[in-house]
Amino acid sequence: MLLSATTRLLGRGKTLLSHPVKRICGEMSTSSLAGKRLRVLVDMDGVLADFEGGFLKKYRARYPAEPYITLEDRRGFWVSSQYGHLRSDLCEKAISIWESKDFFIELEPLPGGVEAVKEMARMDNTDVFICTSPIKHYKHCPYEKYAWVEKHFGHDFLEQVILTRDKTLISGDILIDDKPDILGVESNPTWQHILFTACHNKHQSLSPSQRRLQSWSDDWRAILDSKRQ
Ligand SMILES: Cc1cn([C@H]2C[C@H](O)[C@@H](COP(=O)(O)O)O2)c(=O)[nH]c1=O
Ligand SMILES: [Mg+2]
Repeated sequence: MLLSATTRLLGRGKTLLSHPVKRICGEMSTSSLAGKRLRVLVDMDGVLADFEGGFLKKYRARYPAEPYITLEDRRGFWVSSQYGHLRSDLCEKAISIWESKDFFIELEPLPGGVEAVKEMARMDNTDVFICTSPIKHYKHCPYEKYAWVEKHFGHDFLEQVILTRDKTLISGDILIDDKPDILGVESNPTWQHILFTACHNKHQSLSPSQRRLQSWSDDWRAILDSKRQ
């Protein structure tokens, strides 16, 4: 009686365990029973994808006669501001580069980043999300950010993508990010900021709550372990 009612509800050939909805519910309850899991948020531009290198290459190709700033001379997070200080019209020229089609999808992965995140995702009691801010000129960027993740991590990893302009709203234990000041409406985010070293922040001192990850060759496993209870 119970079996035939279940068959009517789920459809022929499906059992409670094989039904997709039930399987999803099962997975969720298993993870919530498993105890404290570490949630790692990993930024994309400047941490997994070489935004600075990709920008400079395309800027010099499009504006060969214009002055440019070497990666050695980069200071401050905003490329557009530093170019604007160099000459006011260069701010818009810089912006035109990352607003162009194919800018984000063609960014090269930074050494070791994709492998590190894949390894993290396989670790016990660890949830990894790629947490990235799209530009407001949305014609290409959000699509290409998803496409980049699919290209380098595979289709299934799209479940782990968070696009947000305000990372303070996202809860996690750590956020690995190259932007020195991550501000938003939440003044007390749950995550500890691990500052990923980039050409623009390497001279900057850390705030008391921050730690640095110099590159993906640095000991990111030790940072994760230190946050586990
Ligand atoms: C340097 C720089 C960056 N942006 C944009 C490009 C990216 O979409 C975000 C940075 O995202 P992240 O998640 O913080 O890595 O900002 C920009 O608009 N202007 C700039 O100068
Ligand atoms: Mg970044």
